[in-house]
Amino acid sequence: MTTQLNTNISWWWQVVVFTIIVVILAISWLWSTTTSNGDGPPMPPLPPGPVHLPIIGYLPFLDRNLHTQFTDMARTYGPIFKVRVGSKLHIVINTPDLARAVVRDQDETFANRPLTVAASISTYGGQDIAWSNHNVSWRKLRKVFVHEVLSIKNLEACSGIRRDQVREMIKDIYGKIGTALDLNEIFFSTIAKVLTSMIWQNSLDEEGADYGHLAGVERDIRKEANKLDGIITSVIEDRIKYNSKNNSHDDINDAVGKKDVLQVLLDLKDHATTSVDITIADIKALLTVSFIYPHESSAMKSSFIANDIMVAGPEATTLLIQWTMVEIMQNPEVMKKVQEELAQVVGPSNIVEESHLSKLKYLDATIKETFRLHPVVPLLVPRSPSKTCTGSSILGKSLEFNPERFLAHEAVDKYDFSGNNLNFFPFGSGRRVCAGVPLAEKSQMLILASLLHSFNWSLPKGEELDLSDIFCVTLRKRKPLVAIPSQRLPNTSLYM
Ligand code: HEM
Repeated sequence: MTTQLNTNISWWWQVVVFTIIVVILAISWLWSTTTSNGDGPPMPPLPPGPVHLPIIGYLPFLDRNLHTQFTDMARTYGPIFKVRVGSKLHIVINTPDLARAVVRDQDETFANRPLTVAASISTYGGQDIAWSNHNVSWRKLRKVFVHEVLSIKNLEACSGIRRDQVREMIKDIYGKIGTALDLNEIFFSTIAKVLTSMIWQNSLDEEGADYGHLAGVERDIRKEANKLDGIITSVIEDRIKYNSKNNSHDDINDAVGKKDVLQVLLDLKDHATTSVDITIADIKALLTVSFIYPHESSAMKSSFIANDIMVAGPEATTLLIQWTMVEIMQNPEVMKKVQEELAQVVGPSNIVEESHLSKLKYLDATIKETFRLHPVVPLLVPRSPSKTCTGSSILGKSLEFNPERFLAHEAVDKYDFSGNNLNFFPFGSGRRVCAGVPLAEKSQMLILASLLHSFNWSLPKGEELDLSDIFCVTLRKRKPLVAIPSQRLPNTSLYM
C-alpha cells in the first residue's frame, strides 16, 4: 500500500514537475559557462541543459506551459538541468532528493528570492514577505504574519467573518438556482471578500472603493501599484484617525465581535506586545501580502523568467477550489462520497461550520488528490542561493483521480501541507514555505464543503467538463468552470 502510495505520489512529481528554480543573479554568460573561479576554488560543474543562444539564451524556445516543457526537458536532461535566459542561469530540479538538498540541507543558503524590478515596484522594494531576501526584516514580517496575524487565536477570532462571507455566497447562488454560473468568478470574489474583510472589515466602503476596483488593481498590479498603495495608505490613515477620535475601537471590534487584521497590526505597533517593533511600512507590506497576485502578462514566458510574478491568497485558493469542483463533477462516485460525508457530519438541517471541517476526512483527501493532479503553484516560487553551491527516473504515474490514496492509514499524517514530506508539498517547504497555509486550508475547506452541502451541481446541456490547464505562474483552468446549481437542503431558511 505504502509502495503504491509512494509510486502514485511520485507521479505528482512528473505532472507537477516539482521544481524549484534557482536563479543565480549577477553571473555573466561567459563567466557562468566556465568552471574556474579566478584565483578562488574551482566552480562546480554545471548540470546539463539545452543549447542556448548568446545573450538571450533559451528564451525564444520557452513554451508558455513551462510546467509541461520542464517535464519533457527532465526526460532529456535528467533530474537537474540548467536553462539560461539572458544573463540569468536557472537551475531546475525535480526529485525529492534534490528538493531535500535545497529546502532542507541548504535551506538557509537557498532562502533568498530573486527580486526583479516589477516585483520590487509592487512590494515596496521587496519589503513584503514573499519577495524579501532572507534577512532581519523578512524574519520580523514573517514572525508577525505567522504568529500574530494568522495565529490560531486570530484565525478563530475571524471565523465569523469567513462564515458571513460564505453565507453571502450561498445566498447569492441560491438566488440563481437553475442558471449556468461561472464558478471561477464566484469563488474569486468570495475568497477576495473573505480576505479583505478579515484584513480591514468595511474600511473600503468608506472609501467608495469597492472590491471590484481593488480586484482591478490586482489584475494589473504593476501599472496600478500606486493606486494600491493609495488605497492601503488611506485605509490605514482613516483607521488611525478613527481610533484617535474614539478612545476605544469597540465598534470596529464589535462589528463581528473581533478585531480585524489591520487593528491587530496597529495595536502591535502602538503597544509593542511582541519582541518586534513594527512600522507603518511593515503594516503596508503585510497588507499587500493579501493582494499579491500572479500578474498575467502578454509575454508570460519572459515575464515568468524575469520573475514578474507575485503569488498569494485569492488566486491560488480560487484555483484550488475550482480544480477540486471540476474533479468532483468529473467523478460522480467521489461527489457521492463527499456529500454522504457532509450529510453525516453536518446533517441536512444545518449549514457547514468551521467546527465541522476537521471531521471531513474524505473531502480533505479529495483536496489533496486535486493538488496532486493540479498543483496550483506548480513551480513554487523561485529561490536564489546566497553562495555557490555544490551539489530518477519517474517511478510510476496515475492520472486516476482517487482521494482514497490519501486516506490510507499512514497517509493521513504523512501527506499534509506542512512541507515536511518532500513527496508532496504544494505549499512549498522549508523556511520559505507558504505563510498562509492555515488560512488557505480553512477557507478552501469551508467554501467547498458549503458548496457541496447546499447544492447539487450539473453541467449545462451539451457541455462537457474540460480539464485542460494553462500555466500562468499558477495553474489555471483553460476554460472557466460553468455549472448549474440546484437546491439540496430541504429547508429554504438555510439559504437565507
Ligand atoms: C491554495 C492556496 C495557496 C497555495 C497553493 C500557496 C502556495 C504557495 C507557495 C508554493 C509558496 C512558495 C513556497 C516556497 O518558496 O517554498 C507560497 C508563498 C507564500 N504564500 Fe502562499 N499559497 C496559497 C495561499 C496563500 C494565502 C491564502 C496566503 C495569505 C493570505 C499566502 C501567503 C503566502 C506568503 C506570504 C508567501 C511567501 C512566504 C515566504 O517567502 O516567506 N498564500 N505560497
